[in-house]
Amino acid sequence: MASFVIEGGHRLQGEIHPQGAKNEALQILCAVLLTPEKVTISNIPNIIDVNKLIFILGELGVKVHKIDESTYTFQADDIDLDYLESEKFKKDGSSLRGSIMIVGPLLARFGRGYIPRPGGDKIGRRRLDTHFEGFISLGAKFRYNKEERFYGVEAEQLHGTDMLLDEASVTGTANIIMAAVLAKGTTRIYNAACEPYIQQLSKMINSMGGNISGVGSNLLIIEGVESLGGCEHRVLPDMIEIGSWIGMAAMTKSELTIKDVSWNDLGQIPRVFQKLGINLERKGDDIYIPSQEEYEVQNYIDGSILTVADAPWPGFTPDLLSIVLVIATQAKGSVLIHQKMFESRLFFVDKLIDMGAKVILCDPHRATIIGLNHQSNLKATTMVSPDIRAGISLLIAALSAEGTSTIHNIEQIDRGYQNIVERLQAVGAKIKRVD
Ligand SMILES: CC(=O)N[C@H]1[C@@H](OP(=O)(O)OP(=O)(O)OC[C@H]2O[C@@H](n3ccc(=O)[nH]c3=O)[C@H](O)[C@@H]2O)O[C@H](CO)[C@@H](O)[C@@H]1O
Ligand SMILES: C=C(OP(=O)(O)O)C(=O)O
Repeated sequence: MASFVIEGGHRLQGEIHPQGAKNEALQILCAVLLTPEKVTISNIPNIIDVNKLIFILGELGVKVHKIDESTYTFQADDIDLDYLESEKFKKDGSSLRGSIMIVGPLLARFGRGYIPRPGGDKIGRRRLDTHFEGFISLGAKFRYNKEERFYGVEAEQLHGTDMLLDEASVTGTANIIMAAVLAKGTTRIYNAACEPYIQQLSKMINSMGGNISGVGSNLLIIEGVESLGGCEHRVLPDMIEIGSWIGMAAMTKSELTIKDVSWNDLGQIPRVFQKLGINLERKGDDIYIPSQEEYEVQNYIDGSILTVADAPWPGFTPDLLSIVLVIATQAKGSVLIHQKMFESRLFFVDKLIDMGAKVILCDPHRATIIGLNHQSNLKATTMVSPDIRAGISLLIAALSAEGTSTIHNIEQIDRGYQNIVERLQAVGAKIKRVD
């Protein structure tokens, strides 16, 4: 288990280039299974989860070629479906969340898709009902092996239909889209997730010859097509990483420019940080954050305390709440963080409390933060990264703290942040990796 050793209390300065988006890349990579033709994808982040999925595609028989650091071609013209029933796949497939999205395209193109219970962050219940209810509506037969926790869907031919999703699940919507594009007839998905990564997937499929309309809304209309062809696709910058860099700048009083952020795809993200009092300026497609000695939380118009809560897009993403929480510990003022989607994502606040933060964990979903306004610094400590976003939040806390902190289990951070040590060092952070 590797660790980070961080000497806190240093200001950072410079430019950061965000990596390609983890959660978009996971969808897009699964979509290469929809066609026997060549698909070229650029801006793929070099992170553990994405590399695991590329590995699984390779095991499935997809021809994978790396063109440069972040560009690959994929060709799924000779798929080995036996791999899906192997013991090896049970292990490989269960090691990340994104692998669940191979099921939709495999079902659509080859009539069957299997998956072990997928991994990903242990942040509360993460059910898959939406995915399988969608496949069943399209005419698939579903089976579940409880002992092995192995899911399967089969259908000779999928048929388009109208469906109302029980929740706007992100990976669920992506999976159902990828099944419906090769179904016979029209599918209408109501209560679809509509975040930019789903929009990107839809645009990619349309460029492969698919016919998806309503892109960006929660009603997607998909006219099934016989087959899809190759395409070229570029992954958006990672909005969660961008939010993480904003948080890091504020907590360490640093001046940072985050380059080429694709501002129009950031939704509520800049506004939420601005409500915390963080100055950020849009400069072209960059975000400029000046060094700030303090940031003051804006209360609501009636004077009541700011609440930052997650909601399906266009609401605020749950993946940035841990980061908002850690920034709030040094704000001027108080904030209520309400994590509605996941019930085990806030427990890491114990560590922040150990470090001197004033936080009341009201229940598993809500925490009240009374900002210290930099009047007292967090104290360095030793901690274990419980999940990817809590991990980066603890890293931000350590960068701002007095003294030297150690974070163990950093594989959790490596799951989603590319070359984090080198990129932090380049802007002046004192951090090293120890194996
Ligand atoms: C690989 C990937 O892309 N992972 C992301 C994806 O996970 P994933 O697709 O697994 O998450 P879902 O969108 O299915 O749901 C996340 C959680 O929110 C709950 N829920 C969802 C929709 C809704 O309307 N109401 C509701 O309460 C679900 O019950 C679940 O507990 O989306 C999550 C929600 O943005 C993100 O945290 C994950 O980083
Ligand atoms: C929860 C996350 O990822 P995953 O769904 O892959 O566990 C995340 O990216 O914050």
